Parts: sequence; structure tokens; C-alpha cells
Amino acid sequence: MTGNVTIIGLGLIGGSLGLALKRGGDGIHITGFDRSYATADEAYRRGIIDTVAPSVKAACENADFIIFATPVNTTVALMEEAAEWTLKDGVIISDTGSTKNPIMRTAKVLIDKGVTFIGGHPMAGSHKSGIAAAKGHLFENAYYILTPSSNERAEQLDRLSGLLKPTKGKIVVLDAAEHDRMTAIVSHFPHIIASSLVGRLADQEKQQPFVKNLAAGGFRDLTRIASADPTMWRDITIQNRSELLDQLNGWLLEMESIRAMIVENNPDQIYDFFADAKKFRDHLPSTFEGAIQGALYMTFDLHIDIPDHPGVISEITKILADEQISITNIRIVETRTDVYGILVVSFQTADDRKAARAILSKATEYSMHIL
Ligand SMILES: NC(=O)c1ccc[n+]([C@@H]2O[C@H](COP(=O)([O-])OP(=O)(O)OC[C@H]3O[C@@H](n4cnc5c(N)ncnc54)[C@H](O)[C@@H]3O)[C@@H](O)[C@H]2O)c1
Ligand SMILES: O=C(O)C(=O)C[C@]1(C(=O)O)C=C[C@@H](O)C=C1
Repeated sequence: MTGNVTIIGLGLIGGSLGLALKRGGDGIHITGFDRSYATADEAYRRGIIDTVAPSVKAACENADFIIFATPVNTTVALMEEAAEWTLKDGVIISDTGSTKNPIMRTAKVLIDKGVTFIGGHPMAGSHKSGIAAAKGHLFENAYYILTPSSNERAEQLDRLSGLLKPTKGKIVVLDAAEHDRMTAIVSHFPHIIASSLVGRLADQEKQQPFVKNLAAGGFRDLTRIASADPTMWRDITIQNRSELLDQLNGWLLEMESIRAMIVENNPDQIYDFFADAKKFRDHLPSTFEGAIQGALYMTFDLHIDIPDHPGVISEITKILADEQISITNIRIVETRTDVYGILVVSFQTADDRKAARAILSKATEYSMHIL
């Protein structure tokens, strides 16, 4: 594939997309624009983009493909402006936003002017934002959703899919409304729950100052995403309001029935509640080793029993760095009952975890577990 690609917004997703597209070969020239000059400059220095544009309009003038990777309310505003810009004939515009309905409604202003707009949403990300967190392999094996309008021809969809091939994402075409309904279920509403659980902890900590020290693996796993960028999630919540209200109403009913179950205190009923959830969770497409990243983002954790002496963590990270195995997270589970603790190292892929386990078993005597 050859052509001029413009990425507007060079944070986690725009930066990762730039890195991924660069894998497609030298035929792609990437121009980048970010409202933060420091970000655009870093993208240039890291080789993520070839040119830094002086303005959003100038960035788009000569583009064959334009991809907005800004928070979704900003994307809507920029799309409205774009209807007034001079654009190249045949340009395809897309985005990476987590919502699709309002974006596809706004796309009408472009489509009416004969410009192709195909919505996009890679279902992979992180609670970390900004260019520093960008990674070329972020979208590998993740679903990459496209939402063309009914006007778009198969040829345009093929061109965009061709451009996105180096991301190694799994392209899937969905209707925008269907997209927003499903992402409300697996992404947007769970995010609200995670943030509200953290809010409950913050409130109750006032009476129980020690409680946050007991927030171990379970609470941390469940609420990792609450550390994400508030602007991004404000925009998503505003744009997917009606689906979120539906989810909330369903959740309130569910909580009523959970309350009734706890009041009733019937062991069989309580067991079934947990057993049903476990059975479903265990069979999600992405919960076993070697599985592709499914609709849920997942990490691949390796639990390492480590002795309590200084320097042990840097010993492990050095071994992995020397082998060029990247880690996505590292934490100590503070459930130490004797001289051993548990270090949980997370990897992006099952292969990385496998390689890490192999090298660490050669280089150390620590026992390791995959749960
Ligand atoms: N973070 C995720 O997990 C994730 C996953 C998939 C899709 N998305 C979507 O991708 C988009 C980008 O998210 P992100 O995580 O990369 O956010 P981010 O905060 O890491 O990056 C956004 C970038 O856009 C820039 N920006 C903001 N307003 C701008 C403007 N007016 N003009 C130019 N640049 C501007 C910011 O400076 C920043 O560098 C959002 O629409 C989000 O919904 C996010
Ligand atoms: O893994 C995370 O941290 C994410 O929040 C990623 C996640 C998700 O909910 O799965 C968040 C929003 C995006 O639109 C897509 C992916």
C-alpha cells in the first residue's frame, strides 16, 4: 500500500496506529497533527510520523487517508470543520473513536459533499493515555470495527481495510447503532462501574482510613480501567448516553435481585449465582492461553514467587529487557505470609509470557505460575 496518511491526535491510539502503519513499508508517508506541539514533536522523534503539520487543516490537504484519533467530542467538532476544508479527491476519512452513532450522524456533512467517511474503532487500548504509551502491536489480534455508511462502496472499504492491514487487527464491519449497544455492554458501562467502585472506596475510606491498604489483587484487577483519561470517558459517556441509561436500568434490576438473594440467604441460590458467572467468564473467547484478544482486552500474567531481598525486581526486569521481552505491567501482591511474595508480571501476548517463563526458569530458581 502506498499513499499519504494523516493522523490527527497522536496519543495512545493515534501513536500506536502510526507505529503499526509504519510496519506496512516505506510507501506510506504519515503526516501528524496534535494540539500539543510537544506530542507531535515526540511522534516525529520516535519515527511514528514523517512530517509534523502546522495546523489540522494543513495536515489534511494532501492526504489520501485521514484518521481522527482524538476524544470523540473533539472528533465530531473536527469532522464538522472538515466539511469546509480543501481535501484531495478520493480521500477516505476515518476515526478511532469508542462511539460510532454520533460520529456516523456527523459524517453526513462530509458524505453530502462527496467525501468518503468510514467509522473505525480498534477494540484494544489501555488505561494509559498519551504518546508515551503508544505501541506498534497494540491492535494485533484485536477486533478493528469499521462502520461504513450505506453510501460507501465496497472498493472504499477495501482500500481502508488494506491500509489497516499492518495493524494485524481483525476487521469486522458493524452497523453504528449495533456497535454502540455492544460496546456499552462490554466497555462503556463496565467503565462506569469500575469508577463508581473506586468512588465508593474513596467515600468509605474517610471512616476506615486503613481500608485502601487491603485493596489487593481483586479490587485492583476490577478497577484498573478507572485510571484512564477522564476526558476520553466523559466524551464516551455523553455520546453513548441512551445505551448507558439502558445498561444502568438493567444493572439496577440485577442489583435488586442480588439484594433479594442475599436477604434470602439460600446457599444453593448463592452458589448458582457465582457458578453461572464463572462458567460464562471461563468460556469468553479470550480467557485461555494462546487465545486471541477478544472483545475484552486482556493481559497475560505470570506469577513469580520472589524472595524478600532488595534488587530482586530489577533482576527480573533486566533479564526480560536483555531478551527484549516487553512487559505491560508489574505489581507485587501483598499477601506475604512468609519470606516469599508474589510478583505479577503482565505481558501483551501469550507468546511473550511463554518466552519470559522459559528464560526466567533458566536464569533463576523462582517458581512461576500461570493462573
Ligand atoms: N484509550 C483506549 O483504550 C482507546 C481504545 C480504542 C479507541 N479509543 C478512542 O481513540 C481516541 C483517542 O484515544 P487515546 O486513548 O489515544 O487518547 P489520548 O488522550 O492518548 O490521545 C488523544 C490525543 O488527541 C490530542 N488532541 C485533543 N484534542 C485535539 C485537537 N483538537 N486537535 C488535535 N489533537 C487533539 C491530544 O493532545 C492527545 O495527544 C478516542 O476517541 C478514544 O475514544 C481509545
Ligand atoms: O483495556 C483497557 O484499558 C480499555 O479500557 C480498553 C477499551 C475497553 O474497554 O476494552 C476501552 C475503550 C476502547 O474503546 C476500547 C478498548
